[in-house]
Amino acid sequence: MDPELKKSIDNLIATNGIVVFMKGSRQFPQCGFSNTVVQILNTMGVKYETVDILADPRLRSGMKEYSQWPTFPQVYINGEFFGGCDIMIQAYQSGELKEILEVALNS
Ligand SMILES: N[C@@H](CCC(=O)N[C@@H](CS)C(=O)NCC(=O)O)C(=O)O
Repeated sequence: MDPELKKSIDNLIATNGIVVFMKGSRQFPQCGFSNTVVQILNTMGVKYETVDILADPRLRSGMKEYSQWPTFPQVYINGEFFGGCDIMIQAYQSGELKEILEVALNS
């Protein structure tokens, strides 16, 4: 992939504890899956950044390659790919997400 694009993605992930690559913004999610992830993170009361991949077609295709994940949302926690909507729902319901966020945000 384009090295400049990779560098800017690396930077976004490295400088934000939680970053969600999604369709739309946290105020105006443009897809139900992205909206669900925003609602979960809002419920958890954590600080997070969102990136609207619909605003940049290069980022939309680039993120699929970067994460080796074909869909959005894509959630990164402490520099690592965590998952999409289904994984976030599962982790939220099981309590795993709470544990991960506590560890991640206190480290
Ligand atoms: N099962 C997925 C649902 C997400 C999904 O299917 N997203 C689709 C529709 S919004 C998507 O991103 N498709 C690729 C694209 O639009 O570029 C998850 O757990 O995140």
